[in-house]
Amino acid sequence: MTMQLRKMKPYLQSLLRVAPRPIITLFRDLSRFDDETRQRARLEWRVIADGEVNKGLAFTIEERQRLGILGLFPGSVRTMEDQLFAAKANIDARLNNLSRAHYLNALHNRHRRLYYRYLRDNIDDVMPIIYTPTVGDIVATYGLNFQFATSMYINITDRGHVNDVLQNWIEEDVSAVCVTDGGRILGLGDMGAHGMGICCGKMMLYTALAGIQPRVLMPICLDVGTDNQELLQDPLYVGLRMPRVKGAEYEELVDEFVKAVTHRYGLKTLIHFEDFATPNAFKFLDKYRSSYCVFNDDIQGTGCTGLAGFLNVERITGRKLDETIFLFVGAGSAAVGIILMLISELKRRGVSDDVISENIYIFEAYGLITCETENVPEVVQQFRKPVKPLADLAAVVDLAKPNILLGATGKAGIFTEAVLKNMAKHNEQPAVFALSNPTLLSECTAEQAYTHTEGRVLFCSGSPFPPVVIDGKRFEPAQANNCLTFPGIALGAICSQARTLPDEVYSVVAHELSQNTSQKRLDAGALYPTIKDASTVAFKVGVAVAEFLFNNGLSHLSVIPENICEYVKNRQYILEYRDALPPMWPYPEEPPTPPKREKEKKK
Ligand SMILES: NC(=O)C1=CN([C@@H]2O[C@H](COP(=O)(O)OP(=O)(O)OC[C@H]3O[C@@H](n4cnc5c(N)ncnc54)[C@H](OP(=O)(O)O)[C@@H]3O)[C@@H](O)[C@H]2O)C=CC1
Ligand SMILES: CC(=O)C(=O)O
Ligand SMILES: [Mg+2]
Repeated sequence: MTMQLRKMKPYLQSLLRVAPRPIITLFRDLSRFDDETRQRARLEWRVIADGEVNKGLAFTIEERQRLGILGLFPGSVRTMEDQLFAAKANIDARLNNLSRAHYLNALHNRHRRLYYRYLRDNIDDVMPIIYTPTVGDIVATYGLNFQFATSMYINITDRGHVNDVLQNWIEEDVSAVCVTDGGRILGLGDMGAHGMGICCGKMMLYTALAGIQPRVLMPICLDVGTDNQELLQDPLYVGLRMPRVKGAEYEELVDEFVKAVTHRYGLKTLIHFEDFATPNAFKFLDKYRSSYCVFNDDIQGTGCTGLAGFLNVERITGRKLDETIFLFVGAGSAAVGIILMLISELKRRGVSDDVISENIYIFEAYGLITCETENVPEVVQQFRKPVKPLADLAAVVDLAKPNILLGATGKAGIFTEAVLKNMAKHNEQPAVFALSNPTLLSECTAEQAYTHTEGRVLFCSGSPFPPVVIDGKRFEPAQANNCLTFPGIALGAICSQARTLPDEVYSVVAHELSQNTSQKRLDAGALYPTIKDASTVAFKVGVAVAEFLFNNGLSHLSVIPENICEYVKNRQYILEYRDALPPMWPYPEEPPTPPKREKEKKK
C-alpha cells in the first residue's frame, strides 16, 4: 500500500496542482474515508473535473474501467466528431447569443479540448458569441451569472500581499497574464470587477486563434473599486463596493502587481494590459515597457491593426499614405495608438513632420482640435489646425476632405448621413473605420455606410456586421478589431520569451496583417482578412514577431531556433484528445485497488 502510494505521489501532486479549488475542498472533505477510497475519488474527479483532461463521453469503456469512472457516464461512447455535433445542436437550440456564451463557457471549464476544437471548426459563428459584441453582454450581466472562479482577482485591499495572493493560483508556469482594472470596458465605461469578462474572452482567443496553451494563461482583474453608481447600488455586483481608488495608492498596487507576477513567473511573462482608462493605459505602458514584457492591446494592438487597414486602403486606392488626409474622431487609447503607428510608418518612409501634421485632423467631443483649443494632450498637439473652432463633424469633413475617416469614441451613430455623404462627395472610394465596440456603440452601421456612399465606401468596423445588399449588390464589411493582432503578438512573445516589445514589433505586425489580406478580399473592398482566416493570420504574425525578437536580441533564450516557424508550431496547443493518462502524469502500472464493498469488508 505504502509502495503504491509512493508510486502515485507525483501523479497526486499534479492532481492538486491542476484541480480547481472546489475540487481541492472536496478532497479535504474526504478525510473521513480510508486511503484507498480517497485515492480512487481523486482519480475519478481528476479525469472528470479537470477540463484539460476530461473527454466526456469520448472515454472508451476500457478507459472508464481503468480510471474507475465506469457508471459515471451514460453508456454511449462518442467520438470528438459526435461530441462536436452534440455541442452544435445545443448551441443551435438556444435562443440568444448570451445563452450560447454561457453554454460555451461551461464547456470551456469542463471539457477544454472539445471547446477549442468547436471554436476552431466554427470560428466565424462563434467569435460574436465569445467576443464582441456578446462579451459586452457577458460583462453587463457578470454579477447575475457569476458561478465559478477561473481567473484571479487582486483587490486594492491586498496591497502589501499581492505576492501571497498570486501564490493561490495553482499553475506553476504562467507565460501571459491579461489584466484589467475595469476602468474602460469596450465602450461601456467603468465596469469595475465585472471587467474580468473581457480578460477571459481575450485569453480564450489566445488559444482559439493563436493556439497558445490555455494552462499558461491567467486572466486578472485589479479591483480598485468603481465609480459606476449603478454597479455600486446593484446587489448582484461582485466587486469591492467602494469608489475607485486613484493616485499613489492605485499606482502602488499596479506596481506591486507587475513585480509580483514577474517575481513568481519570471521576466519573460507577457503582461497584457486591457481596457484601462486612457490616461492610465499610457502611464503604465510608458512606465513598464522598457523593463518588462508589457503590451497594451488598446494602444498597440489597435495601433497596428489600424495601420494594417490604412496600408490596405493604399493598396486598393493607389493613393500613397503620405498623400492621404486622415480625420480621427476621438483621441483615446485606440485612436492615439493608431495615430502613433501611422506617424512611425510615415517617418519610416521619409515623410516630413510638417506634412504629417498637416494631413492628420483630430475631432474630439468638443469639436475639431484647432490652435485655439485649450488643454490639448501633448501627443496630439502637433495636429492643431489654424482654423476657427468647428463642432459639426459633417462640416469638418467638408473642410478637411479626408480620404480616411476613423472613429473610436464609444459614441453610437456620430457618423451621420451628412458625415457619410460628405465623405462620398470628396472621394471616389472613401474609407470609413467605425471602430467602437460593441455593435450598439458603433459610429455607424454597415448598412448606413454603404447606403449613404452609394456603395463606394471601404468600410470596416470593430464589431462584426452582416453582409449588406443594395440594389442587388452584396457588400461584405470587414472586421477591424485588435483580435487580428493580439493573439499573434502574444504567440510570438511567448514562444521567444521576449524581454521587451519595442515599437518596431508593431510595425512588423501591421505589415504582416496587411500582406495576409488576400487580393480577392481587397478586390471586394474588404480591408482585413476574414475571421475564418484569423488563426492563419495569428500564426504568421506570431512567427514574424518571434523572428524579429530573436533576431534583435530581445529574447531571454540564449539559442535561436534554426527553424522559427517549426519551433512556434511545435509549441501550439493540440486539439486532439490525448491518452486519458498521458506520460506526463506518472501513473502506477496497476490502477489502485477499488474500494472494498461493505459486504466484502465484513467477510
Ligand atoms: N476595434 C478595436 O479593435 C478597438 C476598439 N476600441 C473601441 O474604441 C472606443 C474608444 O476606446 P478608447 O479610445 O480606449 O476610449 P476613450 O474613452 O479613451 O476615448 C474615446 C475618445 O472619444 C472622445 N469622444 C467622445 N464623444 C465624442 C464625440 N461625440 N465626438 C468626438 N469624440 C468623442 C472622447 O473624448 P472625451 O474624453 O472628452 O469624452 C475620447 O477622447 C471604445 O468603444 C472601444 O471599444 C478600442 C480598442 C480597440
Ligand atoms: C477590442 C477592444 O480591445 C476594445 O474594444 O476595447
Ligand atoms: Mg480593449
